[in-house]
Amino acid sequence: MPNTEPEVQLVGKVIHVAVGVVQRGDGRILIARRPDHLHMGGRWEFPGGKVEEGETVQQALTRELREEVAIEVKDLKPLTEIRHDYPEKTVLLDTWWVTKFKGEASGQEGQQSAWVAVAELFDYQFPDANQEIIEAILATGSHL
Ligand SMILES: Nc1nc2c([nH]c(=O)n2[C@@H]2O[C@H](COP(=O)(O)OP(=O)(O)OP(=O)(O)O)[C@@H](O)[C@H]2O)c(=O)[nH]1
Ligand SMILES: [Mg+2]
Repeated sequence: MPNTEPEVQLVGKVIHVAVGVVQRGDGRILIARRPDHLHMGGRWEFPGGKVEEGETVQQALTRELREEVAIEVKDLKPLTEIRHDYPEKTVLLDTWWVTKFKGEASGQEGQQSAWVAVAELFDYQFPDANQEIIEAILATGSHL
């Protein structure tokens, strides 16, 4: 399916994205499947989204996780920042451990979600930029 996401971006502009690595007490991490019509549609991701004007990255992450998977972020800590050039855009994935949260995660936009063990992350297809996030998760092991 063609990418129908409206994108009007200046060459060289970096899109600041807040990304959450939500980890439960048993060590499993929350992933969600991107809707088909979006950039990287069909691939799995860590929930999150673009930081809007006037928001901090923490505020953006809290808002996105509420909107996308209905969890309430209670505590965060930085994990890594990945800058990645896709042919069509450049993203800065500002990635945080979500160390405390409330609620039962469920895809609010009809998207599938799953709690997966760290070793199982390799079984899922993510956008190319996520390889480095997964390496950072492995290097840190866990926030727990
Ligand atoms: N949320 C999220 N975005 C990612 C990941 N990896 C990655 O390359 N991206 C890219 O980051 C960009 C912005 O993320 P997004 O599409 O979730 O933004 P958003 O929720 O604000 O969506 P919207 O523009 O439909 O409102 C997309 O181009 C997406 O492909 C990831 O693990 N999680
Ligand atoms: Mg999103």
